[in-house]
Amino acid sequence: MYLIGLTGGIASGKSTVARRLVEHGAVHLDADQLARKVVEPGSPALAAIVEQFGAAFLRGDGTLDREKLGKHVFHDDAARAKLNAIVHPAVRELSGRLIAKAEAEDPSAVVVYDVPLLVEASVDHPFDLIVVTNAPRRTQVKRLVEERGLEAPHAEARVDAQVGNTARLEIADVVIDTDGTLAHTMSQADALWARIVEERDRA
Ligand SMILES: CC(C)(COP(=O)(O)OP(=O)(O)OC[C@H]1O[C@@H](n2cnc3c(N)ncnc32)[C@H](O)[C@@H]1O)[C@@H](O)C(=O)NCCC(=O)NCCS
Ligand SMILES: Nc1ncnc2c1ncn2[C@@H]1O[C@H](COP(=O)(O)OP(=O)(O)OP(=O)(O)O)[C@@H](O)[C@H]1O
Repeated sequence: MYLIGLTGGIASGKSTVARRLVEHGAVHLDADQLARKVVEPGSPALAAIVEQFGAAFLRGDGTLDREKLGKHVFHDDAARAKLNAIVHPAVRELSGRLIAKAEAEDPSAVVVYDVPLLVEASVDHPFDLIVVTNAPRRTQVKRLVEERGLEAPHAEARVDAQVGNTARLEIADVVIDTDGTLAHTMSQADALWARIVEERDRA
């Protein structure tokens, strides 16, 4: 297995790059999706969230009210730390199991683990390569407002809930500049794939 840790700030283009790598044959694991899975109704993590924040953060059907919890935790560092302390260990455990499963199914698989908080949550899976998608803060905020319909203060709060670009660039083996055209991003992803295949086959 060749394990890539793919990180980057919110709306920096991680999913866009991951999708391209999947087209080339990579297996994709997405921490955001795993973070949804571990809080499904009946899970210990959801019970812990209700205990911590109250049943007002549940919707009528018993699922987590993500919009409401997001508005709360992205404007309150202490609340976010409490949520992270519940969700992150569960995501770490599940991702470890899924990575092991992907390796068992195909020992030569290229696995891309898309994890927005690689730096913040000190994710320490044994990555062969750490790839960072990078766009300036103003581009991140613009995308959140124009493409995802967030109001500017909420968009800014989400960007500022994460470490700045400098901290991510410090741990990067490869940086993909996502502030240009989509075509520019894709050509960097294609070059990355060529490098990965070469390294995997040499190992
Ligand atoms: C607060 C929640 C309910 C808001 O849900 P919502 O559906 O609006 O957003 P979603 O989960 O799709 O996240 C979108 C993006 O927000 C950013 N983000 C999410 N959680 C966090 C966090 N705790 N700290 C900083 N940035 C975060 C990431 O860039 C992520 O890609 C949700 O984000 C959550 O449960 N977060 C805690 C778990 C977590 O850290 N997830 C991120 C990867 S493990
Ligand atoms: N040069 C570019 N590279 C990547 N994405 C771009 C570029 N130009 C515009 N975009 C747009 O920016 C958005 C990036 O979203 P994407 O879901 O890939 O980011 P993400 O980092 O995965 O976000 P999140 O942290 O919320 O999961 C997409 O709508 C994409 O079309």
